[in-house]
Amino acid sequence: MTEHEDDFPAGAFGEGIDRDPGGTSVEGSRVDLERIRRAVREILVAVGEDPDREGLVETPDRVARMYAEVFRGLHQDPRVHLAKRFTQKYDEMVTVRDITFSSFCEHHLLPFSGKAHVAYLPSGQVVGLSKIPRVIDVLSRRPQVQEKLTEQIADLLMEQLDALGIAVVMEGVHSCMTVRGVQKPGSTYITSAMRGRFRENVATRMEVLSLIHGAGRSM
Ligand SMILES: Nc1nc2c(ncn2[C@@H]2O[C@H](COP(=O)(O)OP(=O)(O)OP(=O)(O)O)[C@@H](O)[C@H]2O)c(=O)[nH]1
Ligand SMILES: [Zn+2]
Repeated sequence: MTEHEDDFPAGAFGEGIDRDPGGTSVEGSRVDLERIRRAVREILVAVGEDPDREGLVETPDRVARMYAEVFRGLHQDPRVHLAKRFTQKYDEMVTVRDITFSSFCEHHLLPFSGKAHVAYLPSGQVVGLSKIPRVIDVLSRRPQVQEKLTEQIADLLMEQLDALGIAVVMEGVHSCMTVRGVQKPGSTYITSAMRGRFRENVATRMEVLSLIHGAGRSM
């Protein structure tokens, strides 16, 4: 049992956790690979394909392994990455910009990906630089909606870091808007979540947004 086990709510951060912080292997995954294989074979038949032809014969298995990989975050606890903190006399803003992420939209199960930018105002403790991207990876590797993902990252960091403020901005390109449906390649979806001082104080919010967007940067 980890020290966090008792903290899990039934909802946003802890659903179906096996507490495997690495969690990249398909072996031992909680995903039901055989069920996905059967379902993919059914889809192939339904669209009019022959699932037994040479090129497709391994496809159900590949897709099953792919889903186990891209949805592994359903079985991981993002809080594990924030357990180790350093006491640091630093009360200025910390910003991590251009963290790449990739996720799957829960509406169409098509990928969306882009960059996340995170800033926080510490209250005496900071986390290792790599931990914020790790948290984003866990929360991204689930069927998601970009707004929900943005808010989950902000809420988790706010709660776990005891921060005075958290700002999260995400820029995503959604395949469901490019390869199908409205077919608008090049459009970027931008979402943000401000917590604490970033929400309360306009000047602080403007400061973080100018840091994130950066002079001369294109969003
Ligand atoms: N707000 C938001 N919408 C999303 C996200 N990912 C996908 N969508 C949208 O979810 C909507 C689902 O709309 P529906 O009308 O139920 O589905 P649809 O008929 O496939 O819609 P079209 O994409 O317009 O063809 C679409 O407008 C998608 O563009 C997201 O992260 N956030
Ligand atoms: Zn979609």
